[in-house]
Amino acid sequence: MLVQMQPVDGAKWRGGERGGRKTERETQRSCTQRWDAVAALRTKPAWEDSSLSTQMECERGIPMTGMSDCHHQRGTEIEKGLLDGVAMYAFYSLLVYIFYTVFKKEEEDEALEGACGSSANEPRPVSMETGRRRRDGHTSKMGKKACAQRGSSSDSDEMSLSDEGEAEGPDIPACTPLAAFLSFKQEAEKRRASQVQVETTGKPTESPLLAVMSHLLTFLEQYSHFQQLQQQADQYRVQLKRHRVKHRRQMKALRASYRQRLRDKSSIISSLEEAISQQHIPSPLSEGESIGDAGTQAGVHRLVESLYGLQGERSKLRGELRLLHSQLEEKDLDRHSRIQTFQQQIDELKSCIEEREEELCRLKTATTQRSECCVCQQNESLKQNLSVTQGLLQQLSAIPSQSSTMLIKENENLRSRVQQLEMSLQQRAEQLSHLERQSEQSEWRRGEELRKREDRVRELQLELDRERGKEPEIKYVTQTVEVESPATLKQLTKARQRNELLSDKLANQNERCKQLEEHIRKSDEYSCNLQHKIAAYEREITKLREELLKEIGHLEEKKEEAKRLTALPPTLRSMKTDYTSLRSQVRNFSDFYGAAINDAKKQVTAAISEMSEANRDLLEKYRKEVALRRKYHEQLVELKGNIRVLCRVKPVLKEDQHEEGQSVVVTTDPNNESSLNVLNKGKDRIFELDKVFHPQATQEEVFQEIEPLVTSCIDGYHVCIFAYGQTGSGKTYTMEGSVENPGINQRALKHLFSEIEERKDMWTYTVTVSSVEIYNEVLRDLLSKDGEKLDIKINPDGTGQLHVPGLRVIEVKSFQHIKKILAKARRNRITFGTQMNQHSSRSHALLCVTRVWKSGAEGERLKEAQNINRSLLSLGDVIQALRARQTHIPFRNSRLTYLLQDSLGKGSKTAMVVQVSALESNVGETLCSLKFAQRVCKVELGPAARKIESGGGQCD
Ligand SMILES: Nc1ncnc2c1ncn2[C@@H]1O[C@H](COP(=O)(O)OP(=O)(O)OP(=O)(O)O)[C@@H](O)[C@H]1O
Repeated sequence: MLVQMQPVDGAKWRGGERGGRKTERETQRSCTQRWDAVAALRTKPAWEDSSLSTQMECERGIPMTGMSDCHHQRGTEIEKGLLDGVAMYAFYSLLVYIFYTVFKKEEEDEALEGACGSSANEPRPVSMETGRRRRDGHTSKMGKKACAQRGSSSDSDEMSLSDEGEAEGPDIPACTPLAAFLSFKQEAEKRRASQVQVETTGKPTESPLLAVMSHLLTFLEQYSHFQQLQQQADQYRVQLKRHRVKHRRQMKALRASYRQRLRDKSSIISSLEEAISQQHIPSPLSEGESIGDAGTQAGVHRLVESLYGLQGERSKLRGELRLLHSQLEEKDLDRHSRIQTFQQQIDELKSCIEEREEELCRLKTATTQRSECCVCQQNESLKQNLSVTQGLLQQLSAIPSQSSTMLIKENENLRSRVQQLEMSLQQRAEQLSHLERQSEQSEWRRGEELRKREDRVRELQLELDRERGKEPEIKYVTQTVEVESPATLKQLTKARQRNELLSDKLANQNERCKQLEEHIRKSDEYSCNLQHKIAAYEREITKLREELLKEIGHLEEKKEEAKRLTALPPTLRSMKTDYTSLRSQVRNFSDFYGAAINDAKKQVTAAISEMSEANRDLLEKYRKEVALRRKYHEQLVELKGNIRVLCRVKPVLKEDQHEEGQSVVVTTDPNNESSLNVLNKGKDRIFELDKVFHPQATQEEVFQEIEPLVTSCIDGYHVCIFAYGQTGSGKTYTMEGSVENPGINQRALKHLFSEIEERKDMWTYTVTVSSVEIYNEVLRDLLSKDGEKLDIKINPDGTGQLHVPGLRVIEVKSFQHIKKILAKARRNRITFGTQMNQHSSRSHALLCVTRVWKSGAEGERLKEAQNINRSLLSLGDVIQALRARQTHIPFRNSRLTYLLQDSLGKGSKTAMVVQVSALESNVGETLCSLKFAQRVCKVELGPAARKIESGGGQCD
């Protein structure tokens, strides 16, 4: 079995110069962004259970008659081996798998997008040429999609397969972040358009989230407004408290000062009354003196003597009396003027008091009228507000679709009315404070006037006291003159008369004083009355203030009630706010959404640019990593050898034990996984290979050895895997396996597609499959319906490439697709039964040749065996030429080697699985196979030479 993986490019299938191909391929690979993989397959005709997709037809050769002359002439070691195994090769067959990978620049693909036309999936002549044509026809995903739409008939094979239920439809494009963003954008634009439509039609569709948000916003707004109102009410209450406390203090101070003044006035009045009573009491001193004068008339002489003295004294007294008179007159005048002045002052005070009373009355009436008027006005305004609010609420409940502007205006009107109410309350508070100040000023003025009046009363009292202290001297002089002489008596009489006059005047004055005192008392009484009135006014003011405060409280309650009324009913209120907020949201949503979309666009653009930058960095790193990995992998493969020879020993099965010679002669060393021992004619022969699988080795263990080569295929290397061995030795089992336990091919293809899936973000792979059969040196296309014959030719384009005109190449999308395509190839396969293996293919019929040799086969089957054997001989020639580093490699000696020349050239990576039987009856074939394998180990395909040396003398 051979699996070949190579890029289908200009260098593919080129039979001449091969040294430059790798350079060209690497150049293409370094600049490629897309990979196409083409699997050109030859199917082995034993796929009863096969899910295999890329199995190549195998060839069996019987070298005993078909060996070419050149092989004899060269006499090389391999020829000897082949000659030694002439009979052995009659039992051998070969399974060939070929995989190709194609490197292609995406830019070129895009540039050539228009050229894809109908050639994208048309049957192509041959894999190599098709690879070139496909390179011309490779497109990006979009381009391919467009091409597929343009040329639906181009994929005739796949369509035919689809008709047969074997092909699959195109894959759905992967969802990328950009696609997600675009879809999101489209969806957002649709929503926006629908919202705009909704806004224009005026039928908003309420989103639950929006409703909840609007409720929350409304609630927060109401709560903040409520808090502001509460703060304002608290401030009002604090101000009112301060005003009340201040007013109480002032009232207390005024009352205390009034009481003190009353006490002062009463004390003054009592002192005045005492002074007046003292004036009414007759002087005891003057009465005693008159009694003393009458008793002493006998001593007239002494009196006459003293009369002169008295006369002198009288003149003096006259003078003094004149002075006194003048003084009295002056005092009278002065008193009179003072009395007049005092009277005027009293009149003025009265007029002032009357004015104050009038002012108080006016203020009282004004205050009463204002408060009543304000209260009435505010009541009226509140009633109007209430009625308006109720009307609005009714309108709202009745007309929910009223325009938002009207509702907003009404809401603003309500707020302005509430503010007006607050303003009116503030004005009333200011008026109250102004009235309080006016009352305080009037009280202060009245107190000042009372204080002046009291001062005046005290001054008058002092004057009266002084005048009273001077009167006794005047009386004493008058009596003395009356006793001395008639003239004197006359004078005394006159003086007495005068004295009487003066007394009368004094009495008059006293009377006048009494009157004044009466006036003062009356004025005091009046002032008391005034004070009482003031107190009554104050009480009335207090009462009015209390009423005012009550009214204010009542107004506040009404205000609160109005607020509650504006907030009631809550459902209508909430509906109104919801409606308003929704309208505003709907109105602002387009702008908001547009802004948000713009922001999102910017963010997405920035994120995309960042991601693009990061992706570029990651891509660069990934490329470096891939290059490094490829380099290391290449080094690893080269270290292991570009040709790895694996040997698998078939376990002894029950069906193998029915004949003689079933003893086991092939054993493996559990301590050395590269050693194999064969017991032949009593002699042990040890073979050293790269890897020896013991009979119990699992399919997975075998694949693990092959897996690095599959990875190399993904990385663009030519990889050739083939199974070689005696018929019935397990080649099909190793390469294909069973449904339950698949072999290398299925595992490799799964690994291939998993690697492609992993790298899909970085690379775009296109996998194509072709299937050919080489039967009797004739190429047949197993994917064509009629199995038309094909030929290998040099490409006429001058590139020296090989191509198979007419070979169908079908693009596959998945592993299942490959299975379906190759199922078709399997049906087109030519199969014949064999005697040795009922499940064997036509190639297995070579075993029948062996039987022919044993049973006398002839004719067509003998020719068939000869051709197949010739292919194997050619393969041996090629291997030997490569090993000898010959300049000429005879690839063209057979169709098989001709097709495989790229896979066996320099730089290619090849794995050969040698299948051997452990039974003694097959020891000859086993030895021959192992000898061939050990020779292959020495072949160098590339710069890294195989280092494993075969055991000495093991190869004939
Ligand atoms: N490792 C193994 N474990 C179990 N069964 C095996 C193993 N190898 C081979 N067999 C069985 O041996 C039989 C022959 O194997 P297979 O058909 O793979 O041989 P072959 O080399 O492909 O023969 P041919 O060349 O004639 O096609 C099959 O029934 C297969 O299941």
